[in-house]
Amino acid sequence: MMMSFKRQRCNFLKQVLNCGEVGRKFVALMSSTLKEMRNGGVSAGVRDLYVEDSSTEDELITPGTFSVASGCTLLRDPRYNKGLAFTEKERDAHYLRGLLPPAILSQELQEKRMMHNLRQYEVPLHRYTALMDLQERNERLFYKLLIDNVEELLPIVYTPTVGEACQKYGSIFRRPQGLYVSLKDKGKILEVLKNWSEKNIQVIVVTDGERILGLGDLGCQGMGIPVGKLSLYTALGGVRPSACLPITIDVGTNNEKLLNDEFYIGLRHKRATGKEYAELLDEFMHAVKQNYGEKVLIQFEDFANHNAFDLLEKYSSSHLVFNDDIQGTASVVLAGLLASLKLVGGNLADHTFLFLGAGEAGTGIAELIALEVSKQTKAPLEETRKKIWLVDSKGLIVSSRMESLQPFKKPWAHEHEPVKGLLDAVKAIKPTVLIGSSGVGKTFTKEVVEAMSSLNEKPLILALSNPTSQSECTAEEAYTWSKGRAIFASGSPFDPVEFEGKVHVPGQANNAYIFPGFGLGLIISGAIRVRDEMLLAACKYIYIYIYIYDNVDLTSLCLGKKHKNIYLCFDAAEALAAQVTQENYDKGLIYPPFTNIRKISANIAANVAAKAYELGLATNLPRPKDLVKCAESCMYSPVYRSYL
Ligand SMILES: O=C([O-])CC(=O)C(=O)O
Ligand SMILES: [Mg+2]
Repeated sequence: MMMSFKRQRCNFLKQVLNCGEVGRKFVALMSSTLKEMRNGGVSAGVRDLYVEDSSTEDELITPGTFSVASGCTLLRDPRYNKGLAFTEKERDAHYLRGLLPPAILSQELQEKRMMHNLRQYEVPLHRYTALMDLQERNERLFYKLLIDNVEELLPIVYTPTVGEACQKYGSIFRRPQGLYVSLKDKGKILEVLKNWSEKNIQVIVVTDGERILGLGDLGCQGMGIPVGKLSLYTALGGVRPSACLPITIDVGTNNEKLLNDEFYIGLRHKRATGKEYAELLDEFMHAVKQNYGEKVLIQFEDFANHNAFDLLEKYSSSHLVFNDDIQGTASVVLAGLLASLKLVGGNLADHTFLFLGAGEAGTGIAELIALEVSKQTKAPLEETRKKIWLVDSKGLIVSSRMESLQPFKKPWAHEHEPVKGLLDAVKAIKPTVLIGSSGVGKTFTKEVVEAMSSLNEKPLILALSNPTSQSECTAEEAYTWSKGRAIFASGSPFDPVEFEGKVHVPGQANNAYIFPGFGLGLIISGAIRVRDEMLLAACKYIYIYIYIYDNVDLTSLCLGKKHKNIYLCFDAAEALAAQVTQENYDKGLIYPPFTNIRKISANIAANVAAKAYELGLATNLPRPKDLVKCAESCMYSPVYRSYL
């Protein structure tokens, strides 16, 4: 082994420490033994390091060993492999001679070549598989690509292509990614978690695959979603890849097509429900806490409504949980709404909201808006909810339907006569803002958009359902049918649209703006619970950023000496709004481009962490003085390390 002894010892200690409590005890034992030896011999007899003395003769003992990856093992380890970027010295030191062709490429050149290759693929799914292969081959290069080309690659690793990948996950399956917990593992989930080689997990994204984007029940094949979300945690939020754990819980699927698909990778039976489901989830939640401690963030993703609300409520007092579809989407939409006021006028309280879809996203957004208006106007929440209306598959949610409504819909059942379809609801409620969150595509018809345009000079239309195929309408439809007057944003990306000589740029109202920075904030503060105030802190940051991202140094603005909390920051941003270029607003853009997302994430993280400290929920003490700097310094960088 040619690696220096100092480095070997350092790596060894890291590996041992990664083994949790046992590792730490081992190191403590070793160092006290070494100390004793240095002080003139072993004092109280030789320690039984490998438990040899206390075991019987026929028990197998494996002495502690460690190895430093080299040769083929190193090339096959995606975390450390650099491919052709290994230098001459590294090739000598790590037994790589002959295993690589002679050329040495810089990481930049590797990146250029990969991007060139990716662009040759016309089918987005081919780009997806090429990127997943890269992630499994050379992790740092994968993240470098994603960070440097975020606008171009987000639609591949994330919505819309990830949706298609999940639909075809069985066919395109190569090396497994993430951890699968299935009904077969009941009673043994802790053991399953222990099979995952990384021990210091900070974020888990978990799905049960029942409502993957707007595509419905994809069972075990939903794994693409936690994998994709966590790659954004790293690329956009700077959380180390080794600290991220994607999990899919397989309780079966009700998707007949998948049940009959010979390539399906999951359990081939209908979904478990009721007690059986609840018990499995409960075992899972306890095993996670037992294995990774109190500070691991569990992000629930794409669960069906009937479980999502219950899980969030059940575990929010005992675990650090966050539902991206309820809370993440709500934050990003509220941020966009606040920003759009600059274009449509008035205060949030002056607007009337109509939702198509009363599930996780719809009711989550509605509640956050009501909360914000209540904070702004000091009116009680019950009052502020009254200007928010929701339509579900049975029509407008009104008080005469109260008896039959699911609990999470009840707060939105206002006094009104029954109304069946969306178009009639638009005519009856006269909303200024129309939000689609039902997961059903093409529901904002020409008539609906025209009705919104006849009621409003600048109708605000948000088509949030994902992927693109489920979008309530396209950007082009929104601009054309409103004769260029709509302010439009969507969950999945759309290209800019030219209408009558003017270019309109649709924003992407997607929770990807929020969750990576939000999670980072929880991590740096060591938060142990999530509170609504933290979400408001995150979403207001986005709004502020939209106002000022072109020309103001956020670090000094947001957490400088004078502006310690987000509300002051909010005021400061409003004061600055007058100085901001109108260029982006002129294009109708109500979200910042993703290009600046790491800076945004660091600032979101700082705001969230600040709230966690303020609420007494942070455990990383003392509180760092400069939280933005702290967040930035914690962020993972994908640049290659030198292995000498
Ligand atoms: O994944 C996305 O693009 C947004 C999201 O959470 C969903 O649609 O469920
Ligand atoms: Mg989701």
